[in-house]
Amino acid sequence: MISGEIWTQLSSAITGLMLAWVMFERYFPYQLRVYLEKYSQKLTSLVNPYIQITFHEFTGERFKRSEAFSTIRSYLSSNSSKNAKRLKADVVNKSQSLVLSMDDYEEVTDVFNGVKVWWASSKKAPKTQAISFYPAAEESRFYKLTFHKSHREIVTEKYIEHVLKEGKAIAVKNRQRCLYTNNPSENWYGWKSTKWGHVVFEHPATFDSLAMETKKKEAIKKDLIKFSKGKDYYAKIGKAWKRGYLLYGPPGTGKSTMIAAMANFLDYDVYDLELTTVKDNSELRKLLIETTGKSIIVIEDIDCSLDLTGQRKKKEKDDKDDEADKEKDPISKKKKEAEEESKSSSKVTLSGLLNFIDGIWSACGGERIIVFTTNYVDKLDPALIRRGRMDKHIELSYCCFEAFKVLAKNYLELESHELFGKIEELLGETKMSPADVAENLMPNSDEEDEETCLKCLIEALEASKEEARKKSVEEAMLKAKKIEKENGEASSKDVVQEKGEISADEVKENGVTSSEEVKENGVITEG
Ligand SMILES: Nc1ncnc2c1ncn2[C@@H]1O[C@H](COP(=O)(O)OP(=O)(O)OP(=O)(O)O)[C@@H](O)[C@H]1O
Ligand SMILES: [Mg+2]
Repeated sequence: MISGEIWTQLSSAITGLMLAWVMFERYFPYQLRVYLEKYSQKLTSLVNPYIQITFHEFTGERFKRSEAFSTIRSYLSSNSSKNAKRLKADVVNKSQSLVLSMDDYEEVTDVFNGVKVWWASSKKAPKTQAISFYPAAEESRFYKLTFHKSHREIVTEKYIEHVLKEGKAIAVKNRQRCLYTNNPSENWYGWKSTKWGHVVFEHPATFDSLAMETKKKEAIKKDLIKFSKGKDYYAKIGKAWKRGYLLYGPPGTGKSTMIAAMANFLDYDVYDLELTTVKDNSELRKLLIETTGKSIIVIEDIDCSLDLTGQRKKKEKDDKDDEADKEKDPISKKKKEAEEESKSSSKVTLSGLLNFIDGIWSACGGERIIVFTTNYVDKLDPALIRRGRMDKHIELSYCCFEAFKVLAKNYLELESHELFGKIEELLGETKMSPADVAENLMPNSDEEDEETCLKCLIEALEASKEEARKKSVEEAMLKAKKIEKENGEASSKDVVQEKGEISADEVKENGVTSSEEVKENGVITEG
């Protein structure tokens, strides 16, 4: 025990030292202080048997956060929660667990193979307080590892490797998965600003709740497992540890839902890359460097994101009907708006994007999946989606009976029902997206039971079937008009009847187009 007298002497000595330091800081010019510090360190190193290694929070480029620093923090969290006196607390994993790490200016000891080492945490104040256009720089933290020089080999060769390995394992266990999106480059400045903003990833989708054929689902899961366990395999074949998926299909067929299911299945983060806000290829590369491993990088609606193919520069359509049709179509409208927006701001090119996917830079980090989604797979440049870049092409299509059964189980907790037969028949005859099927299966009120929901779906399927029939007649008529215009051979009546879908009377009945109207247009003659 330290007696009261010694305590008093000790505290006055500390006060004296602190005063001396304040005087030193205040009255000695900066250059002189640096000079004195440098030589005093040289002098002490001559007699000091201890070696120090510093791990800074920011390294190299000052905007890049050091991975070693955060890994060491994770490693020390388990040690310091037992030994340090001042701790910092963080809540992780959806507020379910508390992680303690040592506070600034704390010190803990660690023993490895009988060797004792000391870890100290500290921070550096920003160098300048000058008024700046950019947000103020904040302190940068660092850890200092101290050990006796006789243990240099074991510490540098084995202990540090052990710390990084353990730290990574602890970080994976504690980590909160995130959904990132790229910040516009105007907001990239400043000491601690990041290129990616993030929120906690909490999408509930899983492969179990995903409506698609079981065989297809199992194949995708198998592929994902093979990839996530393939570190050595990729190293052996000399390929970067990454895999590209192209998800294509009509709207509402589950492309975005599948991405969420993939992330939940593999326990990966998601980087949702909004290409239209990326100004050029160099910005794209910088964003790539900032992504971490164990992540899925997503570019949704790739066909709308940029004018990548050069083919999409709209040719003036001479067919006015076609153009009007496109205006009505919500996908075309969405695509047109995105194209307009991207043309004005982004200069990312196809080659820039190809480099992003499989250039030399794409190998940094490892264990990354890149997913593109599109409604129009045929419109993409073949270079972009060739195997090797997009290794797996997955079509998400309209709802089949097998997919419906998954939805019925999810939404109504039904494995079977007498109405299933009718639904199976209708699903074979008409196209409806899983999103629409799901919508019909959701009860509108508490009074609605399973049967009401299934009947509601049957009604919707019948309506969709009828609509499709009318549309096909309409299309047939338009086609006939075109053929007649081109060579004057076939009449629209011939074409429609040839298709065996509808009689001339039915055409009239359905109000698709009356024979008078057709006559007026000079397309067919009566009789
Ligand atoms: N295969 C599916 N399994 C389960 N739910 C689905 C499926 N497809 C769609 N859904 C439901 O429909 C909604 C819309 O689906 P999602 O956003 O995944 O479609 P998408 O294919 O990404 O459409 P878009 O092309 O418009 O982006 C989802 O919230 C989900 O509830
Ligand atoms: Mg989507």
